[in-house]
Amino acid sequence: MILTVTLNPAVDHTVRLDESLEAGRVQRASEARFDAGGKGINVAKYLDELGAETLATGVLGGFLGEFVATRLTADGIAHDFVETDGRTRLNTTVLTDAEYKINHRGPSVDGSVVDRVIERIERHDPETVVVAGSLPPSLGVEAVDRIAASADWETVVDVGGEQLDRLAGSYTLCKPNRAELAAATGAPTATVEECARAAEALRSTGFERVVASLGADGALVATRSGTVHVPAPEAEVVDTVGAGDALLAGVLAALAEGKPDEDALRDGVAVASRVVGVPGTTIPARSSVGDPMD
Ligand SMILES: O=P(O)(O)OC[C@@]1(O)O[C@H](CO)[C@@H](O)[C@@H]1O
Repeated sequence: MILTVTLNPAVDHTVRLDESLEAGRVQRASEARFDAGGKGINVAKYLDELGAETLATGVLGGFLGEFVATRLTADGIAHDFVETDGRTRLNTTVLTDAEYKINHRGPSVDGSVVDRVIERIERHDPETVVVAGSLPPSLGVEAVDRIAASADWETVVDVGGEQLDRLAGSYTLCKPNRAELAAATGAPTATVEECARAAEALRSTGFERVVASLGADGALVATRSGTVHVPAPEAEVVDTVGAGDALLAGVLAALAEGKPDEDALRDGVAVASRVVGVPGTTIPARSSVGDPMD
């Protein structure tokens, strides 16, 4: 089972404006939606859709935390969160002529919460643990290292780029985006070739594989045997929120089925290209033949 840990979840509020943003006047949204979000939660949602056994844990609090739990239950996503006093955040995406994303930093949580999260993980005895998303302001990367070192599960990590090079644990996979790859390595990432070099440099610092999401340029995977790039197919983009999480879910579901890295990356890119075509972190309807979501 692949268990996801979201230490700083969110309710994702996505609003659409049929005009440009303007200062000094009230503008009315033409559409709005609320989704249970945060990177680990999204990964669990997409894994579930892909038919992989999964469960979401992490930290929830307040009325927004209740919304997340209720929504996951309604969507049939298995979850087991630690409850805290700090209120789960509300992150906003505004879709106009461009995409604007405003994320709260999230509530501070007590360091002992990490022990409670580890207890929850142990309860479900996963093969793989995915720690994804920003950390609450009060926690450092040692919290992720503690989770990774608590048992013999494989740990996958998707935290901020500037935190990746501070991790000291053992990780089977990390998933930076282009900006995070640059932040983690200090290397140029303007071209796919530069990203490939940066991903290899990051991998050689101690990750078994690095899966880098490159937006419209697709994604690449760096392993000990080399680096493979998979371009993104042409896609109608509604918004990009959750695309990296969809990529990761596609890759992990394929690896769990025993597929090789290159095929897993192809599946991940296919899933991500579906997710950019729907608003928020909606799970796209199954349709096209050969799609790993079918
Ligand atoms: O602030 P973080 O934790 O880095 O990112 C949180 C977030 O932007 O990531 C998800 C999309 O990947 C959204 O569901 C959520 O709002």
